[in-house]
Amino acid sequence: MSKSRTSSTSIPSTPSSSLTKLRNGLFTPSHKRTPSSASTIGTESSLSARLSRVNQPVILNSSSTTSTPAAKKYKAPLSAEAKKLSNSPLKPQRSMSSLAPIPGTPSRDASRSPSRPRTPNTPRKGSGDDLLGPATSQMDVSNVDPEQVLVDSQTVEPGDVSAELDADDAAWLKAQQMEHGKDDKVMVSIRIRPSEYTSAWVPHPPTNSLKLDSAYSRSASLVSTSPTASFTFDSVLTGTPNKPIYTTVARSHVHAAMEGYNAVIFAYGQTASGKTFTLSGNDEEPGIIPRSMREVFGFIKRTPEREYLLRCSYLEIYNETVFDLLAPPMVAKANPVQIQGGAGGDITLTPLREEVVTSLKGVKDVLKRGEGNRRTACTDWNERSSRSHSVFRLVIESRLRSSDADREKDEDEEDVHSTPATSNGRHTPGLNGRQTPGLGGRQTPGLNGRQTPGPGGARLQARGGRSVQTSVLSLIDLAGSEKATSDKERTREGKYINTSLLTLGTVISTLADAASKKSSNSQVHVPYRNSKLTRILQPSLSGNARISVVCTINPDPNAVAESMSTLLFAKRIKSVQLNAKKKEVVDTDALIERYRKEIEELKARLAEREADAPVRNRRLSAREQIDESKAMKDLNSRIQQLTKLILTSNSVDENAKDGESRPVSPVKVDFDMSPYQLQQELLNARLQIETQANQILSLEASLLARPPLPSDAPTEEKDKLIADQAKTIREFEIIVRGYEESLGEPLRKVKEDVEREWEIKVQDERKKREEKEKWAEECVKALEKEKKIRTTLEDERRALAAFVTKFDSLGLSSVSVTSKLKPPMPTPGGAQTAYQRRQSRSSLGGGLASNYANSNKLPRISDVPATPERGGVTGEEDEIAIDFTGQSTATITQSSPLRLGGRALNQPSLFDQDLDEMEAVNVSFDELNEVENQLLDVSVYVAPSALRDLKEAKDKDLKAKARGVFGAKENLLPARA
Ligand SMILES: Nc1ncnc2c1ncn2[C@@H]1O[C@H](COP(=O)(O)OP(=O)(O)OP(=O)(O)O)[C@@H](O)[C@H]1O
Repeated sequence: MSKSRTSSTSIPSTPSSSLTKLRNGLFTPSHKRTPSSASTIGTESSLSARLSRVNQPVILNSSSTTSTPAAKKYKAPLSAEAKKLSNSPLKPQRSMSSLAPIPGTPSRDASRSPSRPRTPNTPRKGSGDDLLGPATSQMDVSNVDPEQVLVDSQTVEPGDVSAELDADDAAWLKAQQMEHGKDDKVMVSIRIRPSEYTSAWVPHPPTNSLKLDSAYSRSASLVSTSPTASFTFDSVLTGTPNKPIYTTVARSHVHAAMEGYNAVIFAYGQTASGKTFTLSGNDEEPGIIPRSMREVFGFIKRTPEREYLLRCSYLEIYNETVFDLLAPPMVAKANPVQIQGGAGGDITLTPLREEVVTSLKGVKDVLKRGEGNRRTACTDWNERSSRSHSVFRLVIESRLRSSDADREKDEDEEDVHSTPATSNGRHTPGLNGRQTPGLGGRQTPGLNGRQTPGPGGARLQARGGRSVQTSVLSLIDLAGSEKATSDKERTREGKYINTSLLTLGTVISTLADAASKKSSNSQVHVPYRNSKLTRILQPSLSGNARISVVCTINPDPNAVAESMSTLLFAKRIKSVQLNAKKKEVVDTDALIERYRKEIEELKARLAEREADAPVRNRRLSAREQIDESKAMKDLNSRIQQLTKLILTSNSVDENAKDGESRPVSPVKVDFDMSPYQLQQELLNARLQIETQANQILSLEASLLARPPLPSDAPTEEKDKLIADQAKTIREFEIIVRGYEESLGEPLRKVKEDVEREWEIKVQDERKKREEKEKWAEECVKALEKEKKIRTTLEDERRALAAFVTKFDSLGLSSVSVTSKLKPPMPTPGGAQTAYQRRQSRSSLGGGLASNYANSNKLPRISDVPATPERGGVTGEEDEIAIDFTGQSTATITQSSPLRLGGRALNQPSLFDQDLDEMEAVNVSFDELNEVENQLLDVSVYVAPSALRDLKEAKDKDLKAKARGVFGAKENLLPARA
């Protein structure tokens, strides 16, 4: 049953002339176009969000016949909200004027082969839906049948093809064609922005080198040890035209992407050095992105033997959060994109919209919408500075075009074997009613709970033995490194930008070091996870992509240091090793079918031989019998091998439920899956084994239930039965071995891997716990120590307080203390009076003062033998010098370090602090006279000889009182630990 293809005549198209008119306006990045819309998410964006809601979604269905549902949908009357919005003054002016519908546009498909009609995609201008603005290009890819949105040489519009393909281009293409994928190094180019001031750099394009003008070497010496050394790269470019930049830097990579290699082109450089100008350009000078897209369609036009499925996504990394630039801004803000996977394999970005594009116009719409949502702001250096890193991705899937006859066969098969339409309206064609897997992508939950396509989105199926090539072209505009600005918000953004660029630098250095040591990337730890930018770039930087980097330089002398560090980055990234490989997926259904046919043939041959065997064997020599048995064995092992291949493919396919696809044959376990997912896999596989084991048991039971032959049955019948049974046994053996080899081994591997992974995790956790316990113990110890010190200090404080109280009660507090704690109170004329009084008293002699004044010897506590039972001040190191030699003042000076009770007090302690501050205690003789007796008695502890001299003369009660004060342990000796 043949199914007629949809006709696109119902979808009005725009002639290429109007497209040309539109082009200029559309390729200028809107985020850099209008200075007044500098805010992060502008009016236009929120408008497109509303509009996109109005126009959600464009449904495309493979079951469409003459007029597609999509086409019908385009013609459907506008909803009230849409009408309101289309009349709204908020509507972007551009859409109203330049995108005005052109009535009566003839269908371009009239000239096209009826077998390959224009596939429905984005609504054409003039359809009435133009009024809905840029959001109309949005496509819900989960509802798209990939077969309906393929692009090939016939569907490419003439206006979409690069008009620049002249003789030189053709020669260039020929020269390049041999090189794709061969280059294992990053292509690094330098672009020096034109400047109205003197340039600090001297470029030499013929040798692809540049060097710093020696006059500015001082500025660069902070960054480089040899600032005037010459740098050589793949190319050094100057000037404003973007075409030579595209040809030199990007073109070969775009071609590589079209031929199946992943390719990444990114711009790196200081802020305002020209990254966005290089990638996006402007109306007059379109940059790498628009030129690449044009090249893509040009390539398709020149490759009539292949058909392509193109999907775009656009994201930005702003303040270390990934946002989908194609989602309505509010939705994107509420659902930041998560990065999953990455351990050596591909990463998955969810939820991220992928929009199928079938024309250059479709790409432009996507670009415009994404750029409108990008965050830019005015900074001290750039009026419209990108505040985020942006990544535009084009996923290119292609396969050989089938002939019309093949296609009809495919469609017939699809009709016969197709499963009922899935919830999203898609039919997944398969062989024998089986659901065929996609190309390895997993459906991931998307926005609003809908299932949006995972990393793959709508996927091209490998069919009729035709394999599918998949590659991704990533075009990245990094935010520029910058110094702190006066604006708080800009400074915060700048910090995130600088940190991620720093991580990129570290990752590149690590990879470059690994390359120089010839160690593989898996042997070294590369800190990809330290920033979102490096996480997203991980699959490419790990080697599986061709990379081209344009390092942009601002030639101004005041940017020399930044330019130098850009060049050093360029130098490092040049040595990173790459090894890009094509990704091709074969048609598993076709393979399985081939295996099945071969098995049938082999089994028939085997059965024939087995049937003849009893008769024939009797006629054969021993040698021939051995040969015969060897031939049978060979047949059996081939059957076994093929069965194993089918089992493997089936087990992979049958596990794919609800569109979930699995890796294609041979069995490949995705070790990036979480342990939970792995366990689920294990469980599923176990269930499958159990089911199969039950089948084997029931087969065995039916075998046993067979009626045995009577003993007198003819030999031929017995031989036949034996042959049958031998055959059945062999089949069982094949099945069992097949299961064992195809499922047992992978299962064991999965188990081992899960166990290994968990063992490492458990060990890590254990180690962490031990470290934490150790740390906690140390904390407890430190706390106890602190507690002891506190107690000691508290005791000291109490002792001191008691001492002071008693000191006061003895009337000793009248001693004037000159210290920071107790500053002397000046009395008018007091100094002179005191001096005279002291003079007259000292002349009387007497007391300890005069003794020591005469002997000029200081009584030292250290002279006193230690008398701990009296609780005195003890210890060899005790050094309190009491200077009684002063004429007017007796000074008790503390010579350091002061020790009380043998305890060093030069460590911080309250007691110590107090005493430290008491640098000198001046005791006037006036007061000394009043307490002379006490002091002299005190001196018993200070100078025994003095005590001997004076003890007879002193009042015993007073002496006892003084001893009570100074002899009490708590007064002089703080409690010792
Ligand atoms: N090669 C060039 N020829 C002419 N003008 C240029 C060139 N390169 C950059 N410019 C101009 O310099 C200004 C800053 O360039 P651009 O915005 O591309 O810098 P950037 O590196 O992207 O900055 P940021 O990182 O802050 O976004 C723009 O006005 C741009 O038009």
